[in-house]
Amino acid sequence: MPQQQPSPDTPDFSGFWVALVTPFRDGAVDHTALASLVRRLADDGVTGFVPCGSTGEAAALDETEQLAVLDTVLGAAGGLPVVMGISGYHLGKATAWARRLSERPLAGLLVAAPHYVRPSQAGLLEWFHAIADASSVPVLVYDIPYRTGVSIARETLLALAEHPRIRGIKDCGGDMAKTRAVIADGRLQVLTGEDHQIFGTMAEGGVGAIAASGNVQTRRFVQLVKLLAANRLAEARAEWQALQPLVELLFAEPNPGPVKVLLAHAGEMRDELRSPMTRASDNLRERLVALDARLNRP
Ligand SMILES: O=C(O)C1=N[C@H](C(=O)O)C[C@H](O)C1
Repeated sequence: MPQQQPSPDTPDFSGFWVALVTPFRDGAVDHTALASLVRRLADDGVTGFVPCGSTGEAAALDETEQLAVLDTVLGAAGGLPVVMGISGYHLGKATAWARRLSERPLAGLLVAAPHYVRPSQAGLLEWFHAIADASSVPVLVYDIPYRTGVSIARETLLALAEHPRIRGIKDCGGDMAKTRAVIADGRLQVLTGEDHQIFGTMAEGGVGAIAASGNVQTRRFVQLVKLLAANRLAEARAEWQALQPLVELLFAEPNPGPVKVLLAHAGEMRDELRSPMTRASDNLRERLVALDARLNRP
């Protein structure tokens, strides 16, 4: 299947985006470590950055902290695009937040379905329309039913594609038929948000990924996505077969515990999370470090 192409007047979200972790030091956001991480990822060739997603432990950051994280990322990104995560279940708060965030020089907002309340599909349309109306930057819809409790139906996604600011989807929907239908429709750019689906979704015509895994082994993930975008499937498969065991370990316990193990092991930050998120177990830690070392061997 050919890769989706953006039309000339629409923004292009294709490529490899990193869902950033938020480093902590003694309970506070470690802005020095965050800025260094963003600069290193930029050097490693990522397309752009997504702060304040689930990987960024946004649920444990208040609004002031989230804005500070965003400003650090914008300041360190060296002109690379930044898409800010939004989640919640209070529509008035979410629209006000979208309005406020889109005063910043963002490439877009990544908006999750409302969590916990489990609205109807009509309610989901209202949620995304209201936030996209409030935003002055493009919106990516985040379909992640196992976190929000509600699945965005294929028909709802296609209806959302009619909104001029809704331009793409971060797909963790777990339904390849739905993914395929959105790709075939062609109006929303499809980025996988499931790290273990990078190969499959891009081979089916998706344009890229937003992935937590890429905080580590970044050059290899960037190369994988470039090979897939160029339809060099045999080379991409070889790279994917090398990376896939790492992806498995990185999600063997709740994200971002495992990825923080490797970032801390590399001296990039402390291995610290905000409760109720916890550090990875000692057993997983050992396996991660050993596998990462193997991947680093020439
Ligand atoms: O933070 C994100 O955005 C991501 N979330 C997924 C999750 O943990 O649910 C994983 C993905 O790699 C990035």
